[in-house]
Amino acid sequence: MRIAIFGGSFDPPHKGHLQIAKIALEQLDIDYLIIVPTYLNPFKHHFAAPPTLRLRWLKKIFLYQKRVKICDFEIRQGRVTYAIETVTYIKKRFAPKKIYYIIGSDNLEKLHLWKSYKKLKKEVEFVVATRKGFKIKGDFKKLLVDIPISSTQLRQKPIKRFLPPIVANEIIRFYHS
Ligand SMILES: Nc1ncnc2c1ncn2[C@@H]1O[C@H](COP(=O)(O)OP(=O)(O)OP(=O)(O)O)[C@@H](O)[C@H]1O
Ligand SMILES: O=C(O)c1ccc[n+]([C@@H]2O[C@H](COP(=O)([O-])O)[C@@H](O)[C@H]2O)c1
Repeated sequence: MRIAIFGGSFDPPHKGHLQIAKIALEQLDIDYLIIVPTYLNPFKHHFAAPPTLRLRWLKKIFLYQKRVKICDFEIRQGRVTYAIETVTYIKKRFAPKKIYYIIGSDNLEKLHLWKSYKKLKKEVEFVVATRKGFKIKGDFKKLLVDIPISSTQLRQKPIKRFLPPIVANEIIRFYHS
C-alpha cells in the first residue's frame, strides 16, 4: 500500500486544505490519504477549537471520500505529538510500502527542527504544497496549491467562501458568536 500523511492543526479546516487533499489524490501515486489532526502542534502553544471538534469537522468534510481516512492517533494521545511518532504508528498499523508526508511551504523553514528529523527523512518523502509568500527551497515533489487563506485569518474573520460548505456555518458559529 502507498499512502500520504497530511498532518495539521485544522483550526479550522479550510479550502486550502481541501485543495491539498484533492491534488494529492490526483497526483500522488497513493491508495490512501491519511489526514491527521494534531492535538497540539509541537511549535504552537494553544489551540482555539478543541481537538475533538476539529476531528468531527474533518470527518464530516471527508465522509464520502473513500480514499481519505481521518486518523485520530494524535488526538488520542491528549498531548503534543511529533510527526515521527505518528509515522511510527502508521507504519505499524498499515505497513505501507511508501509514505509521503505533505506540508505547506510555510512549514519548510523549520522542518529541520522537527523531532528526529534525520530519521523522519528516511521514513517519509516530504511533499510540499505551494503557498503564496513562502518560497520552496530544496528539491521536493510539489503540489501546486493556490488558495490564499489560512486558519489564522478565518479565526479572525468569518469568510464563508473559504470554508468547506458542509461545516461552514458550524465553524463560523464556533469562532464568531
Ligand atoms: N492555503 C494553503 N496553501 C498551502 N498549504 C497550506 C494552506 N493552508 C494550510 N496549508 C498547509 O497545510 C498544513 C495544515 O495547515 P494548518 O492546519 O496549520 O492551517 P494554516 O492555515 O496554516 O493554520 P494557521 O494559520 O493556524 O497556522 C500545514 O502543513 C500548512 O502549511
Ligand atoms: O514532529 C515535529 O517535531 C513537528 C513540528 C512542527 C509541526 N509538526 C507537524 O506539522 C503539521 C503541520 O502543522 P500545522 O500546525 O502547521 O498545521 C502538524 O501535523 C504538526 O504536528 C511536527
